[in-house]
Amino acid sequence: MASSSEAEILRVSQVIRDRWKVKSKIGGGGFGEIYEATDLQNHNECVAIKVESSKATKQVLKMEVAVLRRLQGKRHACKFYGCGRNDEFNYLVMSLQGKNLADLRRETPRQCFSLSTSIRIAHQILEGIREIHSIGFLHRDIKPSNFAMGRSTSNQRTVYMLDFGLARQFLNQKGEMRSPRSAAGFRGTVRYAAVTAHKNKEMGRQDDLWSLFYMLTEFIQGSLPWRKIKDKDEVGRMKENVDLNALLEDCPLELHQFAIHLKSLGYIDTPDYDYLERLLSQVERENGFTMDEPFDWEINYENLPGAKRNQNGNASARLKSHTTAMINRPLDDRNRALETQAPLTMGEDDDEQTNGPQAAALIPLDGLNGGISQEVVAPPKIEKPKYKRHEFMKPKYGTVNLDVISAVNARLAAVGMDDEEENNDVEANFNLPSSVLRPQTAVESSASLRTGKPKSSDKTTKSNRSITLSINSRYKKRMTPVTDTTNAQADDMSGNARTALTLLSKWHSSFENSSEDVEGMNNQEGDRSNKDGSARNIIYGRLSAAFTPLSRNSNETTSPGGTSSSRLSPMTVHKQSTTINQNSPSNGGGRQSRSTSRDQKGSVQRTASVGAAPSSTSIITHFKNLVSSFNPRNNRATSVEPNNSSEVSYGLASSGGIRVSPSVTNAKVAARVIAPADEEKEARRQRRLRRRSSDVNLAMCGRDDLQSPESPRVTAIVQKSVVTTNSPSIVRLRDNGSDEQFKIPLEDNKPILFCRRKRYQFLNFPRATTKS
Ligand SMILES: Nc1ncnc2c1ncn2[C@@H]1O[C@H](COP(=O)(O)OP(=O)(O)OP(=O)(O)O)[C@@H](O)[C@H]1O
Repeated sequence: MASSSEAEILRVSQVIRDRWKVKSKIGGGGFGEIYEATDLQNHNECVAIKVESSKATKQVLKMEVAVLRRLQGKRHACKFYGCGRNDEFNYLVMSLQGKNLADLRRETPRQCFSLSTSIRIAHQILEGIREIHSIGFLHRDIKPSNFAMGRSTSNQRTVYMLDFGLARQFLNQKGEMRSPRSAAGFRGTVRYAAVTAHKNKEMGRQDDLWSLFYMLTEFIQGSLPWRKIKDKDEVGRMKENVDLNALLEDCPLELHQFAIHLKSLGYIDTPDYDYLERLLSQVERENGFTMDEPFDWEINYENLPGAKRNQNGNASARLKSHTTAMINRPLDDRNRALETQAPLTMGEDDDEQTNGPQAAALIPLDGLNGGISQEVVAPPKIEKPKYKRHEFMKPKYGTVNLDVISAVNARLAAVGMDDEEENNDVEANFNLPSSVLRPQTAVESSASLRTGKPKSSDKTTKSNRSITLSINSRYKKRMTPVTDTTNAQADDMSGNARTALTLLSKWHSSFENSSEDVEGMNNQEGDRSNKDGSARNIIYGRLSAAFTPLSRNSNETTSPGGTSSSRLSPMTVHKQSTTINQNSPSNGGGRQSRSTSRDQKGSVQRTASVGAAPSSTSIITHFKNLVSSFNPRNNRATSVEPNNSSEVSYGLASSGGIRVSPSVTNAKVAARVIAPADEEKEARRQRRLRRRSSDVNLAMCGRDDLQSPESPRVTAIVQKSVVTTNSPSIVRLRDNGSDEQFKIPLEDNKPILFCRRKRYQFLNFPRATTKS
């Protein structure tokens, strides 16, 4: 509404139409106030009453009533109980729902939802949008606070669409498209509005879907790039020019496809809702999300180590933020409106209220005094904001699998990492909610990490410190965005012995977002300014494995450098020596890492006769790619092309043997983390680093285990040593059998595989026990 004074429109205990008794105010936005009330004529059932001052310059409740009535019977619409008006206000009574999605997101410890929750919620929102479009209306203000979860046990997992105040009929009474106006004015909320709205053009069905797309991105990523930009036009420009690859970093490929479909649509076009639903279903299916798994808010955040419940989740904070919007938002003050994320209405759109077929669709409001005409009053004085903007965009903690990384880092910091002191493995367990990490087996409820120097009996493992970390397959796509098209392809899906290509890639490109996160090989001290041990953790080898079975036929070769086949990476020079034995047993964990190393060696020996000599030219070529993939300056330029492959690009062939199940499709990630306890240890570590390899462990597992409990889950570790040397431009690759040295054209001594961990320092684990 144009404004309301701080006095509320309804009083507690006020009874409307002898039926609805006001209990409390539960919200207020740009256009109205929402109260909880009880229905005295229906067993005191709780209802929501939305009221709008009859003096408001922009009356939107009529539209709400019209749309809500037409939506009756649809899954994502509130029940309509009644409406009316009197001298003071117009009102709409509907079923009471639970918290809205904006509040729920703010209550999460990281201000973002897990991929599972995000996708499943988006799926329901898409259905809701489809429903409103099916009755001939656009919503035009799709945003998280306009969706609420159900409140009763029977509907608490259903998303309800709210607030049809800015809706517009796009079909005329004959069911034909209304012709678009040349200048329509801005409608919606700046953060989520489609570019069409920013351009003041007539919005179409695709624009509601664009808003859903921005919402979904925000759910997953925790924020949108324009969250702090106040200028509406600037936000519009940013949206128009946004690099989808950057925006959707680590998101499932299907989101790219979602956006690509929307881009292809104009006002007149009917979106392919089925296709969009299929995309979301695909993400759900591929990641093993099930409808009955809990949403993030159904998990007790307090059980998460180090996680604090956000204070803004309580009712009064919700109320406050909405009240702010309601009190302070002048209709034409775009900055302030943006701050509160209340809908903006700019320009003329008169036919919304009074003209055209839409007006004909409006029902008369009946009420206490019925049919009282509205007075026209001057807009009330604009008051200063009472509350500061609620800054809910906390620093980005990245996506969900960072929980795991953070947990690992914090855990390692706690257990200490000096291998001079700890000759044996350190094993630590920590609990993570199932939505964060899929346990290695269906029944496990904890993830385990294993660190430590190999025992002396273990001759084959070079790793001095390594963690094998199982990342839920559901995050596969986010961990491994396609960044190149040189993926090796599977030539044979049913062979007994296969050749595999292991690709190194960034596995969480959030680390690469800012250049200060990345340190050169010669600059691995960690953040000395931060005395907190965990803050100085360094994650080495942010690598994921893209694992693609190649031909079972070992003599079906690809020429070194991959030049003979565009489908194969240049690094396929090693492919002959990477043999997979599908019969290999597996138990998982660090122990497995060692046994696999032994297998690797055997594998290398077994296949040595068929292995082509590696071409250093091709390796250097590939390293160039690798360098650029980890170079933040080049990163943005990396092409991300949605395609069917869920795996990654930048490749470094592993010549280690891999044991995997026949249906390996997923990658697990192993990261090497070093948390120096003090300066001296750090110096020691530096020296040691020059001597030793920093192993990159790539662990893989079939994701069949998630779908079919019977199928044997096989986990394997591929080891590749990347050896630092004194010169930043020299990197030695060491396999179990060979040791090769390459000159790497590093730019400005920029690192290849190293990055400093700065951001993810919030989890604080209790000290772990050290096994000796
Ligand atoms: N039926 C309902 N049940 C429970 N809560 C509701 C209901 N309707 C609205 N709310 C709450 O009130 C808030 C504001 O409602 P609504 O969006 O309809 O008002 P508005 O004035 O149009 O707000 P805005 O201008 O921010 O869009 C919602 O975010 C939601 O939290």
